[in-house]
Amino acid sequence: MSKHTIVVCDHIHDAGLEILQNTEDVNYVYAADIDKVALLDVIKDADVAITRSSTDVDEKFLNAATNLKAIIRAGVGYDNVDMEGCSKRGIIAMNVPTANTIAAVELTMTHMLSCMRKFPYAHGQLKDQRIWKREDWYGRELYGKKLGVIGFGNIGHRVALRAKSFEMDVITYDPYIPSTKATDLGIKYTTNFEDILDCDIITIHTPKNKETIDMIGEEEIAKMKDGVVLINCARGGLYNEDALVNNLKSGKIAMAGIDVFKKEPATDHPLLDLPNVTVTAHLGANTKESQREISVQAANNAIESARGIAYPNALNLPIDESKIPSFVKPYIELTQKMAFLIAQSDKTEIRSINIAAEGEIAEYLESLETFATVGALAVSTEDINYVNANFIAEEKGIEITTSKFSNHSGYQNKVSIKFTTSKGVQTISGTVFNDDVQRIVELNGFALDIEPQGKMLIMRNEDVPGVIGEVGKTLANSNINIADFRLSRQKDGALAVILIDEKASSNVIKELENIQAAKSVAYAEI
Ligand SMILES: NC(=O)c1ccc[n+]([C@@H]2O[C@H](COP(=O)([O-])OP(=O)(O)OC[C@H]3O[C@@H](n4cnc5c(N)ncnc54)[C@H](O)[C@@H]3O)[C@@H](O)[C@H]2O)c1
Ligand SMILES: O=C(O)[C@H](O)COP(=O)(O)O
Repeated sequence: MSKHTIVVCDHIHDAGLEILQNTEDVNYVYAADIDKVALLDVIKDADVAITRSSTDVDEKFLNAATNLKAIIRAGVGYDNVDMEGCSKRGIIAMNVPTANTIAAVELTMTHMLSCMRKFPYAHGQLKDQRIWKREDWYGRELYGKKLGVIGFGNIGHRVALRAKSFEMDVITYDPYIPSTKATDLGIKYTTNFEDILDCDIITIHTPKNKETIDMIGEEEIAKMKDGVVLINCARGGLYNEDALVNNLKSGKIAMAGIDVFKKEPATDHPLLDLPNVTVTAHLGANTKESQREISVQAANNAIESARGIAYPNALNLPIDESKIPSFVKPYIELTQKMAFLIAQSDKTEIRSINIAAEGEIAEYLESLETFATVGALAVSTEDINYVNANFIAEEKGIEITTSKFSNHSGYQNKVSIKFTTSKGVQTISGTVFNDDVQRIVELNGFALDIEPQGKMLIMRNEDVPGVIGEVGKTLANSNINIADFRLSRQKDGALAVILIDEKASSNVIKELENIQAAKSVAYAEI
């Protein structure tokens, strides 16, 4: 079995490391404890790398990583990843966007409360100096204060909601969302940045990019209220650091709560010398809950991308993700998985692929086409990715077409794929329920309801008594446990999708094929 090398460049939770360690086709390399120069030597063998903000994925890193197909940023911010460099080399970059949201939200609230009550200083006076001087610690309350939230995404909107429960007057500035996203939650919305500068407390939750670096500088601070409190648990440099230091020194800014610095590690930063800051060492994502979840997601995504099955939360696709509404994302993932499943179950030369869509999803056929092509070719082609998929399909002479149907099947949105191979025609359709529940609803004309995940046997058989028992016996003889058995019937026979806990060997498949009522048996794994 050829193994995929996955290099873990930064500390991640053991739960993800265990997944990598226990995956048969993964050669897992732990490189979190070596220095970043030594890492350049280790990274040359990596098919996939997992990083956090402590590893810069820059020109040096990418030049050394000559095998790299995918990189997983085990967190949200990817400002330390040279995205253009990745795209040029055909490397897919992915992040894990929501697993640390709550951790960052709660650290933001911690800084906000700590700043208002000068908590670390009061704590230090009693604990370290053993001084009981209550008159030194008249703090301020969140209640009734005006909070400005810059950036109303995953973290910003949750901070706003929590601030409302403290009965704060909350207003947000985020020109990239519909105002109703805020107003529906009872939060004021503005497109006038000056409204934010007029707040008692300001917290920022935007990505770091050309537009947001130094978003708050001397000029903006000058317009703020005297005694304003500033919080930054997003990225260092969104508030100009020199301006921050100057205005904390003058007292214009009463307190600042800072988790992130322009240059990290920041053990010698002038902010650390000031008496009116609360600081943490980029701990926004550091809760056990969030690190466990990130690590598990990063490990699973690394394995899927190493195998070429899927690239969840890819950031540098040939399609502009920012123009894709969030409801489309599970459909493109589902489309790739469905194509991957059919290509495995047929295992023969593909002649053409048609991708058809109905409902609003039909507006995104071009993206669905790319993902279906990756899924279809991942079974037979090494190094297939979103950047080269269409080119490789053309080289192999596979005709790829798309069609749109007006809504007629009863599903709000549905994607169907038709494969024509040297063996015949195969079809598969899927939909997404409740925003993110992916389901295969049709396979070769049989109605089904199955999750596109796991090890599965796909069996066509005559619809006669005793088949389920014989299948169960055959699998039990090989010590294979059945996790789920889905049967679909029609006049001319039945189709079963059997989810199993163990991989089915070619011998097991032959034994199943020998069952008298069996017409065909295929094994696939997603
Ligand atoms: N301290 C930590 O450890 C930690 C942990 C997680 C996330 N983060 C950082 O927090 C930030 C927010 O993360 P998120 O998960 O909420 O991201 P997100 O993508 O869900 O939200 C970002 C929001 O910022 C808005 N935005 C973009 N440009 C803007 C601009 N110029 N003005 C106003 N709004 C703008 C976007 O429209 C979006 O709604 C990121 O910088 C992320 O890297 C830090
Ligand atoms: O962007 C993020 O997810 C946070 O800043 C966390 O970064 P980290 O993984 O280096 O803790």
